Amino acid sequence: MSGLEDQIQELEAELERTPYNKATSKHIGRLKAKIAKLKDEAVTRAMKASGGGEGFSVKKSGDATVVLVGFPSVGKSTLLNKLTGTKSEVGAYAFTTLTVVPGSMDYKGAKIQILDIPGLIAGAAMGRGRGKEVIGVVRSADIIVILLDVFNGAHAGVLLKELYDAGIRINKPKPDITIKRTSNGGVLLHAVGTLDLEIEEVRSILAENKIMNADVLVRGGATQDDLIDAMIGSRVYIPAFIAVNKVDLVDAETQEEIRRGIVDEIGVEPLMISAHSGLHMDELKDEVYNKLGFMRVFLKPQNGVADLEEPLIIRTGSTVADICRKLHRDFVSRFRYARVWGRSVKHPGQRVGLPHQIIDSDILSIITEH
Ligand SMILES: Nc1nc2c(ncn2[C@@H]2O[C@H](COP(=O)(O)OP(=O)(O)OP(=O)(O)O)[C@@H](O)[C@H]2O)c(=O)[nH]1
Ligand SMILES: [K+]
Ligand SMILES: [Mg+2]
Repeated sequence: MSGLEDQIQELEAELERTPYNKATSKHIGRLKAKIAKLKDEAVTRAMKASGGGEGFSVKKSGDATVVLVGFPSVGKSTLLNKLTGTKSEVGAYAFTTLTVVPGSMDYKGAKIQILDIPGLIAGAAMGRGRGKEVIGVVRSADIIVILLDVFNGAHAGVLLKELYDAGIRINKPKPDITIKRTSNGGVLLHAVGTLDLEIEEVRSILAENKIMNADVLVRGGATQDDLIDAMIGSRVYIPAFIAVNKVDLVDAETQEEIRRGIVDEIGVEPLMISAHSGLHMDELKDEVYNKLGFMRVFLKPQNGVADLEEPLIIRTGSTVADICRKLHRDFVSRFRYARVWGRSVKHPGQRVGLPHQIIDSDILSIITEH
């Protein structure tokens, strides 16, 4: 074990021993910032370490990318094959899959790319077991399916910690925090809305990064961890859900025990599935689809009628520019204006530009130069 990891473990043990109260909050903030800095250093070091990235660069395709994350042999490849008809190798031994295997699933008009990756192991964030490459793929996901099986349901927390250490924040919007360094005047804190963070905590956290002068602006609340994340940077915020596979192997009572164990441990309701028997596959697809957030837009040729039969499926929050890109690679550069009918505009047929945000069921007409 490297010196860095020893230091991290010692600090984590101290953090665990320290009760949280008003008197210790400053100290706790400093400990957490120290740990985060060391982890970031360890991860950066691991990511830089040489090691072939072969087979790990998969081009994103379709409307969104789902990554299947789990310990070895929980059934990631079996699930990919079931959902997409791909033939990723399945085996009763760990590390059957050694590269990224892509598949594509059509669901309710959306084309969803699914990536099967090698099993993650404890220490992956620090580069163990090709962790560098595997984590890199996970960080690029639009949504993560955390796959456990009935034999390791109790390890949900270990997997989540690994993702956390790799800078992946799950089911959490990015906190609205700006840290602007200044040349003097110390650390000043401006909060919009209520903030449960004392200026002394902010100062001791920033001091760990040698930031002595800064304007810190927080909108909508933040915890110590949020502030540390904003200070260190390189965090990704990705929606995820948990599925427990191989439930065909245990009786209903054991299933219920596992389900409850996960809810107790991490407060999340898992989906109980069987990639073999196909149990709850539609529920899993729905969960992916809903979490990704899709909507429909109807296209109308400039002087024709809208095609109300076949909507275009796009991610919620898409702009006219996003839609142009999806339709044709020249549409953005040839774009003149668009007309929209529906809930995103005040007047039917209103003229809008590329940044305009579309709402579900809008009708859109794009006018381009020839
Ligand atoms: N009974 C049962 N077995 C399953 C199920 N899904 C997968 N398996 C078995 O579990 C073993 C591992 O499956 P894989 O799909 O190779 O698992 P993986 O997570 O891709 O494994 P690695 O690539 O090695 O990390 C195989 O023997 C599968 O047949 C399931 O739903 N039920
Ligand atoms: K396997
Ligand atoms: Mg596999």
